[in-house]
Amino acid sequence: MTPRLRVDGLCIHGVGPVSMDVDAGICVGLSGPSGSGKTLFLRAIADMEPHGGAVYLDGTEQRQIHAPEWRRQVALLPAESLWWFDTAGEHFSRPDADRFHRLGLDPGMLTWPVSRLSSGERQRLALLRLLENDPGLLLLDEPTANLDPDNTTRVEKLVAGYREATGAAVLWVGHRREQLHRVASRVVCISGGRIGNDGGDR
Ligand SMILES: Nc1ncnc2c1ncn2[C@@H]1O[C@H](COP(=O)(O)OP(=O)(O)OP(=O)(O)O)[C@@H](O)[C@H]1O
Repeated sequence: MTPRLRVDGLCIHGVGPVSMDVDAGICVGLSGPSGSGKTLFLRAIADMEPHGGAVYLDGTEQRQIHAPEWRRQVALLPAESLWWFDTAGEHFSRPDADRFHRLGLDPGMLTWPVSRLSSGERQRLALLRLLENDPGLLLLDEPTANLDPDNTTRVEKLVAGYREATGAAVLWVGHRREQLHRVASRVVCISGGRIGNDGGDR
C-alpha cells in the first residue's frame, strides 16, 4: 500500500537525512528538545522551506504539485497562527458550526476583530480554518500549547475524529510525552539532527 506520507532522505539546516512513512489514518507523535528541528521538519514537508530529499503524498512528489495546492492538501498548523484580515470570519469560507461547538467556540466570534481573540481561541480557530480544505495530511505544531485541559481534550478528540472519518494522516509535534503517546500510534524523537523511535509504539 502506498503510504499517505513518505519522507525520503529529507535534509534541512543540519537535520537529517530523515526518512519515514505515515499511513492514511495514522497519527505519529514527534518530540525532541527545543531547537532540535521539529518545526523545520514540518515546514519542509509543507513545502515552506527549501530542503534536500523528497516528500511524497499518496505517491506524488511534492515537486510535482504547485505549492499552494500542496499546502491545501498538506496542512500546517503553526505554533503561532497568522491572521491577515480584520475579523476571524473573513478567513473562513464555510464555517462548520458543529466543529465550533465541539471545540467549545461560539461561531458568533467570527465577527470579532482578530485582536480580541485569546491565544487559545486563535489556536483553535486556526485548526478549524485548516480543516475547511479537507487536507489529507495534518502537520500540527504544538496544537494545544495555549489550551487548558478541557480544551486540550476537545482538540485531541476533534483531530482523532477527523483522522478516523477522512483517513487523514497526522504528524503531531509536542513536548508532553504522555499526550503524544495518547494521541499517536507511534512516537518518534528528533535529536542531534537524527530521528529515532521514542518507544511507546502500540
Ligand atoms: N531558516 C533557517 N536557517 C538556519 N537555521 C534555522 C532556520 N530556521 C530555523 N533554524 C534553526 O534550526 C533550529 C531548529 O529550529 P526549530 O524551530 O525547528 O526547532 P524546534 O525543535 O521546533 O524547537 P521548539 O521546540 O523550541 O519549538 C534552531 O536552532 C533554529 O534557529
